Amino acid sequence: MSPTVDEHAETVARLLAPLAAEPTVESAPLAEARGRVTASDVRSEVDLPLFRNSQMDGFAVRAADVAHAPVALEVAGDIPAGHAVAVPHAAGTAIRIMTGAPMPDGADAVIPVEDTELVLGRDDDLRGAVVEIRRPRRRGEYVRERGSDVRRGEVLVPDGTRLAPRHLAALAAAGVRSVPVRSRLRVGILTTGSELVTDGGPAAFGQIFDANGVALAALVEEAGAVVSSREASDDDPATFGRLLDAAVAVSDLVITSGGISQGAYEVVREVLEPRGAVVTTVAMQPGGPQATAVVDGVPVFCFPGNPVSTQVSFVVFLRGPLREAAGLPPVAPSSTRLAEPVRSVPGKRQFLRARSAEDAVTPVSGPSSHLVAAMARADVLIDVPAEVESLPAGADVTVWTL
Ligand SMILES: Nc1nc2c(c(=O)[nH]1)N[C@H]1C(S)=C(S)[C@@H](COP(=O)(O)OP(=O)(O)OC[C@H]3O[C@@H](n4cnc5c(N)ncnc54)[C@H](O)[C@@H]3O)O[C@H]1N2
Ligand code: MOO
Repeated sequence: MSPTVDEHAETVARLLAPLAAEPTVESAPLAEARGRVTASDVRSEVDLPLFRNSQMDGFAVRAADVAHAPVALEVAGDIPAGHAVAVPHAAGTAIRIMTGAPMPDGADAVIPVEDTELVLGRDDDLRGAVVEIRRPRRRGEYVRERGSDVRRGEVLVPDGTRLAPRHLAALAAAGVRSVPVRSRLRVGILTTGSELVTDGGPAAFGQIFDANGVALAALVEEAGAVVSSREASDDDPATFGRLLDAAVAVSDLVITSGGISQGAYEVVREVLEPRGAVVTTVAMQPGGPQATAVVDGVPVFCFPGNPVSTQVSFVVFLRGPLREAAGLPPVAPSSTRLAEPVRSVPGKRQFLRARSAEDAVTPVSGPSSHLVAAMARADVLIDVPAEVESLPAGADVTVWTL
């Protein structure tokens, strides 16, 4: 009996269970932290802004002094950004100030330079200068108060956050140099097939370019794990065995593609079956041929070689457990409607590649699992239950986001 998708998913989860123990924590320098998942709340050790500063290039004043603008004020100083000395502000004067420069003590508003004119003195020589303020401003206008963005002790980035550029900006602004992140599972990737071009050259007749290596690496990283090794093997069992052992030595789990169905030269099957692999055909399309093994204590997941089958296998069987191990939220299936009728193979759960719009999905590919370019147009998989042979337009369906 072919296992169902759910049964095979249980097998995969069981093999991964020992890896899902208490996550270990490491410290990642900010420059290497994008995409990592925080292992605790990161609190700010400073107020942001760090000090009270100007939001505009202009003149720092007291709002009360300019309430009846236009009014002429003596220019009593000049504060460029980066000015290191606190400047006092005297009532009835203006101090030229640049965006980001510390506000002088006593001033409570900034008049943008556009609303002013120097009536005495020059921009490059403010000695004895007088500025005319052309419009009033309320207290606090164009002043950025210390701590108005985040206060010391507040959470900058919560536990379990996948660090995106915006989080890194906040951390850097607060002077954080490294963050506690969860350690990632190390995943070895080993594609197989004597037809694969491995030397970077063009594809001679009968050869193909390796789509699965790069796809699996990207899928692994997107799921919060790290690629520990990536190799392509030909169909020689000795080569595959050597590359597999090397991958196992540096990985928490290994994924292979190809070489597991019924033909001759099924290298993965040939090498792994004697080492206890379970080779099976899951009742699904694409992705039917599957195998699992444990080599030197390391789980090995063998996906079929067709590039659509490899990708679908990852999404259906490994994405969820890997995201969970990484501390990432699950990608939950959602419900929508079919824009057009579909047919499906009886007895197999089918995953059709489709494009989603606001309230419906449209298949963008035939069912064959070599249609790698067509899959690039899809953003979801329509999950058609095994017992269903056809569905009319408008039918409710479950979709998995790619
Ligand atoms: N007699 C049978 N033949 C096949 C069966 C079957 O049940 N009986 N199953 C078919 C199904 S379904 C699939 S899926 C494939 C799975 O085969 P393998 O896992 O052994 O994969 P390969 O034969 O090595 O390759 C299949 C296909 O994919 C291409 N390929 C392989 N690796 C890559 C790669 N890294 N990048 C791009 N493309 C790749 C390969 O050239 C083949 O065209 O078996 C069916 N056959
Ligand atoms: O399982 Mo294969 O993936 O049907 O083409």
